[in-house]
Amino acid sequence: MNISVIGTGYVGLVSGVCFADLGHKVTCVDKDIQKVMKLRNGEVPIYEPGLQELMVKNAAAGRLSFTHDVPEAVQDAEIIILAVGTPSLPNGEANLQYIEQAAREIALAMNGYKIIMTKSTVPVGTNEHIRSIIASLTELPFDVASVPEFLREGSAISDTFHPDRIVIGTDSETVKEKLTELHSKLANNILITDVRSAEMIKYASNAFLATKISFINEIANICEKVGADVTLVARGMGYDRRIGSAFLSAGIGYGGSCFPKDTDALIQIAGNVEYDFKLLKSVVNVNKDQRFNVIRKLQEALGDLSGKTIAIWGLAFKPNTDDVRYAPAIEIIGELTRLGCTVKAYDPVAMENFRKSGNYENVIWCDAMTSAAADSDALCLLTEWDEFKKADLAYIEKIMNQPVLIDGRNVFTKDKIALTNFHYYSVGRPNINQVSQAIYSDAAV
Ligand SMILES: NC(=O)C1=CN([C@@H]2O[C@H](COP(=O)(O)OP(=O)(O)OC[C@H]3O[C@@H](n4cnc5c(N)ncnc54)[C@H](O)[C@@H]3O)[C@@H](O)[C@H]2O)C=CC1
Ligand SMILES: O=C(O)[C@H]1O[C@H](OP(=O)(O)OP(=O)(O)OC[C@H]2O[C@@H](n3ccc(=O)[nH]c3=O)[C@H](O)[C@@H]2O)[C@H](O)[C@@H](O)[C@@H]1O
Repeated sequence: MNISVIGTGYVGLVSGVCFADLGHKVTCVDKDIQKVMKLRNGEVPIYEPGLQELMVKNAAAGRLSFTHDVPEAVQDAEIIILAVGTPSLPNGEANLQYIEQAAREIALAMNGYKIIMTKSTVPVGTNEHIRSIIASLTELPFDVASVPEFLREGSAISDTFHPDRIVIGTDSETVKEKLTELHSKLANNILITDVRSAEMIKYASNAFLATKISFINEIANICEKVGADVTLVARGMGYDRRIGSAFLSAGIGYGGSCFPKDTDALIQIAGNVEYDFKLLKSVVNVNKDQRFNVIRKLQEALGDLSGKTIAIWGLAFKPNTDDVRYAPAIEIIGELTRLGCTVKAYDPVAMENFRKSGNYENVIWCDAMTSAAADSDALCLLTEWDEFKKADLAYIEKIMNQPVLIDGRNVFTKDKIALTNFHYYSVGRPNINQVSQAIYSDAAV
């Protein structure tokens, strides 16, 4: 099939590359000309394991091309995938300006029947809105379908080739057949729904996963007070197939380009129909507060943080990505500098994106985890990169001013910590923490 993809962010690029790899002819379109030039040169603008090799291979085979010319891409395609961004507006609602603009551009470029398949995450009713925008600009026939995307950054290729399910929201038999055929090599588990249900499945899925994370984070906070270990609690819960073990890792809360934005948007979607989504509001509030436990633990260990030097390991919102959108590190570093600390920050791949994400004063950007740790009063691990898991803690302890380690992702084992003199704080594992009392007598408890 001939496919064109509008938007070459994570979703557009990964789906375009994967559909090309399945033998389709794919044209990826982006209005950002510099991005298109990079892609044509075989450069991937995001860090995603395996993506570049697959992209270069399919481009060389002539199945994958890049353009900023929407009409050219639309006219050649039977299926047009909409994968533009839907960021948050200040009130939490999804900003549909890119979707609306792309719909207008598609309509004006159409030269015959097209299937417009929306992969962007959009509020319930948006695909009907897209349909009405296009219908107002062309009399040519077309169908609009909602096919939400469930890939995760960092494992996007494998998630795309091996999805748990494909959801196709459509009221058209032709679309049902065409899109089932398109996805048949990827999944046996294809659910056909009406358009509104497909749109809701996406928000409900992300909101549920966010709920699991906030739930386990609250359990972790209680574990710290009652002397239980949240990792064992999560394991014990996860063996119950009704609960499942995924997304029960306690930490510093979820970040990323989707959970924060999609939970806010779902609260707004509910609010627009006068439904107060109390549970999801709590999930969001718990998440916002969870990252500040890192600061509280630092204060417990060091007392007044003013004048202290704090090392940060990990800036990306999760490992295997250079994405820092809504990364917990943004607020943690912001708060530390506000409290008068000097921050020494290091991430294996997200340094550049992070530096561009704000105006950071009193932050020293380090080129290695050891240089960040050197001469610091405490070390905070915020992203569970493999590199940090393998760190030689005995050496790290020696080069620091004071041996304080705040492990925001429960990366280190009791055995590894026992070989050091670190004052170790993790999340919901009080029995592993070596000390719970302050180092200094003036410390706030
Ligand atoms: N990032 C992720 O892992 C996932 C994202 N999603 C959803 O997919 C959508 C896209 O997200 P990302 O891939 O992160 O997007 P992104 O925001 O990183 O990139 C979107 C791209 O679309 C381009 N664009 C905007 N308007 C355009 C137009 N009219 N014509 C051509 N190009 C245009 C922009 O220049 C940009 O390169 C969002 O709705 C998001 O919620 C869904 C699942 C996973
Ligand atoms: O809509 C989206 O964009 C995507 O959002 C998430 O994917 P992603 O944000 O890439 O990454 P996740 O692996 O879900 O992690 C999100 C955040 O939750 C945190 N997390 C995750 C799992 C966990 O147990 N604990 C936890 O704190 C991670 O550290 C990270 O900050 C969903 O997992 C995808 O299914 C969805 O397609």
